[in-house]
Amino acid sequence: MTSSDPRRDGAVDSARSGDDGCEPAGTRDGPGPGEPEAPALEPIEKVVVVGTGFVGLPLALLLADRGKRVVGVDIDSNLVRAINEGTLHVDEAELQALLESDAVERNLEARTEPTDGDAFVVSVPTPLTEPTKSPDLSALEAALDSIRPHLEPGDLVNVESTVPPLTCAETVVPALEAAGLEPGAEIQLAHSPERILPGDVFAELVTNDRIIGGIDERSRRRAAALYEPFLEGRVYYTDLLSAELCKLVENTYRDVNVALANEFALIGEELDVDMSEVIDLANYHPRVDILQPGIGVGGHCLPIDPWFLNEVDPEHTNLITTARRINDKMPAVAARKVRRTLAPLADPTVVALGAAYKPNVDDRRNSPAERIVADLRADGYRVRHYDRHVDALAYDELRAVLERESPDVVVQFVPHEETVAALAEHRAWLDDAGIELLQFGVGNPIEP
Ligand SMILES: NC(=O)c1ccc[n+]([C@@H]2O[C@H](COP(=O)([O-])OP(=O)(O)OC[C@H]3O[C@@H](n4cnc5c(N)ncnc54)[C@H](O)[C@@H]3O)[C@@H](O)[C@H]2O)c1
Ligand SMILES: CC(=O)N[C@@H]1[C@@H](OP(=O)(O)OP(=O)(O)OC[C@H]2O[C@@H](n3ccc(=O)[nH]c3=O)[C@H](O)[C@@H]2O)O[C@H](CO)[C@@H](O)[C@@H]1O
Repeated sequence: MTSSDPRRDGAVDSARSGDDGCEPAGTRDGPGPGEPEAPALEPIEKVVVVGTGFVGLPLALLLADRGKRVVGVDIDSNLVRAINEGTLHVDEAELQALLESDAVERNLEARTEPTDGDAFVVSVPTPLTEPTKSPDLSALEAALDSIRPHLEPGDLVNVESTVPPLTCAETVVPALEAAGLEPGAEIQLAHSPERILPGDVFAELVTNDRIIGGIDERSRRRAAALYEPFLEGRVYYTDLLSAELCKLVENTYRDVNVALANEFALIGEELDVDMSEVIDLANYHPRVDILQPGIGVGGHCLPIDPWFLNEVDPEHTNLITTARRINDKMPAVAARKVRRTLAPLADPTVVALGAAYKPNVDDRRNSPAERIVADLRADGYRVRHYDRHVDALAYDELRAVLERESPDVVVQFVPHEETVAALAEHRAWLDDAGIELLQFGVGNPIEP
């Protein structure tokens, strides 16, 4: 595709400001020597964040903490009530502290319907339709519909959701035009995909560099101003399509590299070699940095985002879709391993530890551990499932759980720090009680 492609209408070339192509957020007050005076930006006092889930809520909290008036909009009325009544609990201490802070109580209001504002941030889910793996943009479209009556000339619309390439051009621009506002001319449009790492959200939101794609320079600068109250990372400007692609390329890179590690682990299983050790040794090479094999790739991003690239260019995504399939089969590989342990036992009871999609988080979306437990239960095995981080499966003392359940086998699927420590502490007791222990997890995928 060339820059004259009509689908990129409105996009401009990278507008980078510093010598190194980036600029610290909000630190450029005036033009450089010989540069024309940039027109002043309208201040952003009130921000409407549409979708106050994993991505939208932390942004709403940080902006409210820094004195902005923030309206968090979510169709989940229970979530809205919990935010307003201060009863919401989140799994990260810094975010929980913000939730309970006076500034947030003063400045953040949650609602089920949008209202007017200076800037609108869209952070709603963009899942896949199963089994076709095509993007489901219905939440994005509904969110755009819902803000339409509240949009006014001069407002900023900034999409943070991860979206398939060309979504801004083909879905967001028409939605804004339908509101009677020409993106770029009358209303500003930016796409700044969120890249925070679950488990370290607060720190990454503040310190990560931001990619800001905009339909024009003013949109990009205004979006940078939105993040300025808290952002310590640098801002890199680009066009809308490149910002969409950047997010997808990042997650695809990670997914493909986990698949490579998983494929190595499968070779190791075939040869009866501990591939984790081989990978550790290979990583001493100065130009090798292999990721860790695991029981599968879960979460809301890696299992989904590579398919967005496949959607726009199926011909050139062979490696990417093969990697997806390798990662998707890893839970079945782990389940097979558990079955081998259970097969000789008569009517065994299993305690399964870990339901989150990765260590030290409470998120269960696309969790490989849950898939394995479901498979084992479908086989008829009695599996008691626990996870320290997941409210519905939580427990206080691992030892008390084990004494109560009296299992034949304990399987650690997710190496949460506390789980690993507790199992180490009770190892001798497990041995004495004749309880077999299998420990899976990143770095120890196949060979418990
Ligand atoms: N979870 C992550 O690690 C992560 C990280 C970076 C980017 N993203 C991307 O950010 C986007 C949001 O993901 P998330 O993890 O925050 O999802 P989430 O499910 O945690 O939160 C989304 C929220 O949007 C609400 N919602 C749905 N439709 C709505 C509508 N029409 N109006 C208002 N609210 C609506 C839902 O009720 C939910 O509370 C996705 O595109 C995702 O791919 C996610
Ligand atoms: C490029 C990148 O870093 N993107 C991050 C990613 O966040 P994430 O939490 O989804 O990513 P991971 O931590 O990689 O976990 C995913 C799954 O892969 C398994 N895994 C991991 C490493 C490994 O060596 N072996 C494995 O098996 C792990 O157990 C888990 O199931 O997407 C977010 C949303 O877009 C981003 O915002 C965020 O920056």
